[in-house]
Amino acid sequence: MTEAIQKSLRESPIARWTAMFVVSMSMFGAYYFNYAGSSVKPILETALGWTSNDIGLYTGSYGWFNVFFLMLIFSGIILDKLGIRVTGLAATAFMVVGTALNYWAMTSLSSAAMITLPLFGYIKTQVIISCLGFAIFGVGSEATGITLSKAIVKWFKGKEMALAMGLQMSIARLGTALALAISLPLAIKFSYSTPILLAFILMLIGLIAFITYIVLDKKLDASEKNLVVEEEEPFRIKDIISIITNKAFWYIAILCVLFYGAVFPFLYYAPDFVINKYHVSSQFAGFIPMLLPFGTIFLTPLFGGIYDKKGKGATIMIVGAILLLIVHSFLAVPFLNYWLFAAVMVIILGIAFSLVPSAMWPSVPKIIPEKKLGTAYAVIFYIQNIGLVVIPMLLGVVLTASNPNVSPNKALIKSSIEQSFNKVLATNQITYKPSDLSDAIDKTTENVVDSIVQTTFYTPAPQNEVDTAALANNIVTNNLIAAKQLSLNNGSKNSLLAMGNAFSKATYPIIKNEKLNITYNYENDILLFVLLGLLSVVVGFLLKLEDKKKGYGLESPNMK
Ligand SMILES: NCCCC[C@H](NC(=O)[C@@H](N)CCCCN)C(=O)O
Repeated sequence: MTEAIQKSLRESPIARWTAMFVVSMSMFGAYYFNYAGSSVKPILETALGWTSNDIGLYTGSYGWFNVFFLMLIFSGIILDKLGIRVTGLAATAFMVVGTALNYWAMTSLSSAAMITLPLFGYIKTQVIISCLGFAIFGVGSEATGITLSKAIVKWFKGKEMALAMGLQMSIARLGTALALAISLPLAIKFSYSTPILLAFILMLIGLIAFITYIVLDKKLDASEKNLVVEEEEPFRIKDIISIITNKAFWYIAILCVLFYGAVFPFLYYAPDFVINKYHVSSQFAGFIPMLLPFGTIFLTPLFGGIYDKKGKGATIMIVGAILLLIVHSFLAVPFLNYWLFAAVMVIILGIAFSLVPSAMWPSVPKIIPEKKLGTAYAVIFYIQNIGLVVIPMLLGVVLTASNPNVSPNKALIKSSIEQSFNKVLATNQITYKPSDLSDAIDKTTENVVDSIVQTTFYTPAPQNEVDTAALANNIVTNNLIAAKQLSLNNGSKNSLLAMGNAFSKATYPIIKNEKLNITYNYENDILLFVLLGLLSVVVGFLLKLEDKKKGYGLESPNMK
């Protein structure tokens, strides 16, 4: 037997780093597409007439199948049962199909066609099919995430595992950076659909990259065929019990949801927060939160490398959680309101967002055996996904409750919409069912109010309240024009809802031009982040104690 056959391919640095780069390419496209849609929000509103409700539904659809149909958990079980190759191929193919469906819906379906569906009510066909595409993409994206983690453990166990995971996250975050940097300019220069077309091309590249990875993975298995390797029992469904009864596993899962819940949703609110508290002009507000993902591209692998060589995984997570707590606590101090201070805080948050992930993900294989890793990562991602749905909703509720005076005057808007409807119906002598009319008015009011709230997140000016009366006046005048263009010829429920839709579409440019003067007070939302930070620190210490008790080796180096 020759030396070459006896050596595992893992022993070759060139082979394992090539495997890492190739497999990470599929995540690059996934992170790009994840952020491309929300970056082109203003273009979708004007080009397709999507309302803020539509865009909110679309962004949230990423997790539909993963959370409500437990697809993430199934992906983890499939990964442990069928292996990296089959799962990764299916996952990257799901991303291609989902992105293609999304692109097709946005470019080929009419933005005026509507459909009534259980749960959703009356909704644009284009929006619901785009959501379906994005939800299928979401299944593929999260499944690819867990597959990549298991692939990296397979190649890098006992070697530079945290550095490899850190680099994999950096490559993914480069995708986020690309989306933030180019999707809006691309949409403005070419078309609203160009960033989605680019996403589709990146998904195809990701699929090809994964097929290339399969070749390397087969070579790795072949190289280990004649080696004496510890044979593991195959994964069985009952193995899930041993995962969910492991205390340290739960500490990592809880730390994950608390920590990511204090970072991702903060980034969502950050542009408006820096406008309101630090008086940054709306033109530059996006730049401060942008400092965070860019910093993590360099720092995550750096901290991963430190974990590999020096260990201290639990300590790294605790330091990251403490930094998170410090940043949110300082952001909560009312008199510290200089923009430079906010920028420095976001940079420190970027350090925290590099420390915790660089140690958290490579720590899972120290607690859970390799054959159960797919399911373990899937359960952590699942809990994290639930948190990323619930926490922003909670923040929205707290924000609205803490700012009762700056919410748009819903009653006034509703009455102006009522007037518009009545004028159009009377002028055209259309008969209708009163309950259908009141449903259409309610739905339209909801859309308009939501547009106002969402728009003020992006274009507020300091200090005064919304001039709702002027806005309401404008709505009546302009909606009449919109209704005339609609050639409304019957009073069916669908046609009343279509008229409402045209109303909200016509209202959008008015809202944009109104220069709504709103100041939101984010104090209570930031306190919620402080609480998440505090709980993260506590859970970090509990994890360290549990590691000491059970000897998982989180504080030991990864490299043997
Ligand atoms: N080796 C594990 C890498 C996980 C990286 C981690 N990703 C997630 O947590 C995903 N569930 C993505 C969630 C994003 C949803 N918009 C990360 O730090 O990005």
